[in-house]
Amino acid sequence: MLRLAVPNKGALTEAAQTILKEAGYRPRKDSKELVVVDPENSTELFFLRPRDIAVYVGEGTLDAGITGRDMLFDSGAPAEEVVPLGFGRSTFRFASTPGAYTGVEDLMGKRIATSYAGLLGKYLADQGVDARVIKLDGAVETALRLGVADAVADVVETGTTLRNVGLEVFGEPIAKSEAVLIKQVGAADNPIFQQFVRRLQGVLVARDYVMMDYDIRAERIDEAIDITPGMEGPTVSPLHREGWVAVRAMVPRKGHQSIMDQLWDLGAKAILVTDIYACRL
Ligand SMILES: Nc1ncnc2c1ncn2[C@@H]1O[C@H](COP(=O)(O)OP(=O)(O)OP(=O)(O)O)[C@@H](O)[C@H]1O
Ligand SMILES: O=P(O)(O)OC[C@H]1O[C@H](OP(=O)(O)OP(=O)(O)O)[C@H](O)[C@@H]1O
Ligand SMILES: [Mg+2]
Repeated sequence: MLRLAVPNKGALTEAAQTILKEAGYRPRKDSKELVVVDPENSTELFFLRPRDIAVYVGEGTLDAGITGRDMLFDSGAPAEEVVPLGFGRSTFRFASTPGAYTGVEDLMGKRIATSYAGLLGKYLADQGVDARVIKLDGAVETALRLGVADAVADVVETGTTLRNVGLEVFGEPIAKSEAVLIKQVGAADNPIFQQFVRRLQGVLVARDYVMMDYDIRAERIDEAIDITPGMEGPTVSPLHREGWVAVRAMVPRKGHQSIMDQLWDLGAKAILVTDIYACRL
């Protein structure tokens, strides 16, 4: 059995459910379900707070989990990132009243409110800044208005939350985060876990790539392959038309229109792009 920790609440919950479903795992029926047993995939899914997931995985109670990179660092648990999952992207930044500070060096002796005390503490130590960390559970932005802190360090995605309370980010980003698959440091890979990783990687590739098909004159094939080299090398098949071949290759979704333009300029015809639903490379 693979024992897997999945966020039960917060910003990662929905996207984590989606990626697991696309990878063929049983979704939970409602948000109250705490454990889902998926015998077909020899997996048990435990729905836990994202903040606690690195702790369970670090202790070895659970084999793997999905959480934020920032939460993994913050926990200090002996768990490590295996695959970045491409969702839940955010930065972790300082903010305060506009113009109050310009960088971390201005925070010497100040009070900084955060719900990521571990991550912030390590950063301040690295920067050689001696400041007081005020640990709060959430809604950190309000700490300034209530006079508990001089600055905050918090998760920023669009910046809307900070703007709404009249705060402004300053200094370099403390960290960049996204959802990650984690496992215990040094834990032996078992075959079910390796299969799980391959499935997730398959979903990520299917999201990032499209399949491109086109016909091209045989004498231009080398130039065409330079444009669409594919993952392992493109498939080139004969076409029932003298002097022409058909090509099939995976290309990055981002920029596929420009690839089509380049192929068109080479004289390619019938250029088709289709979504990849799932893959295993
Ligand atoms: N608005 C957001 N956009 C993208 N990622 C986010 C956003 N808010 C939080 N995250 C990320 O989601 C992960 C989980 O944080 P989240 O705030 O959802 O947890 P939570 O359940 O609210 O826990 P807590 O109550 O401790 O804040 C973190 O890695 C964080 O960086
Ligand atoms: O830059 P934005 O797009 O506004 O997103 C960032 C906000 O989202 C999260 O809050 P959440 O809703 O998880 O509340 P919390 O502060 O209680 O954790 C995070 O803590 C920030 O406050
Ligand atoms: Mg939160």
